[in-house]
Amino acid sequence: MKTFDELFAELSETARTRPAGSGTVARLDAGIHSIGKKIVEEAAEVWMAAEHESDEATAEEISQLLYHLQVLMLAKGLTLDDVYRQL
Ligand SMILES: N=c1c2ncn([C@@H]3O[C@H](COP(=O)(O)OP(=O)(O)OP(=O)(O)O)[C@@H](O)[C@H]3O)c2ncn1[C@@H]1O[C@H](COP(=O)(O)O)[C@@H](O)[C@H]1O
Repeated sequence: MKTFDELFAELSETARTRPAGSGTVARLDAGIHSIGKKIVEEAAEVWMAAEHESDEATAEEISQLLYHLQVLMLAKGLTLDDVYRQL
């Protein structure tokens, strides 16, 4: 288990060190358009899970959406503070 901030720290390090085989590095290399499409897909999966699936399935979809949002933040060079100051 990890928090939102811990995942962002891990992904930031992954983006910096670019380990071989990292899915995150591949998503970053694919670019903003590809990441954005994935976010829309994951958001739809959250919606469908919330209406038709279990709480556990919904939570899993939400975790995947949060991951892809963080990948977009990294691709754009946004920090957690950039987002938190808008909350
Ligand atoms: N938390 C996540 C995470 N959540 C979602 N995903 C990705 O999002 C996909 C989920 O989307 P789908 O259910 O639509 O599955 P899919 O259709 O196979 O998706 P595609 O791979 O085809 O896009 C997963 O298969 C992962 O590729 C994640 N990939 C990585 N992480 C974490 O990120 C960290 C770094 O991961 P790597 O870069 O892979 O080392 C690790 O802590 C991982 O646990």
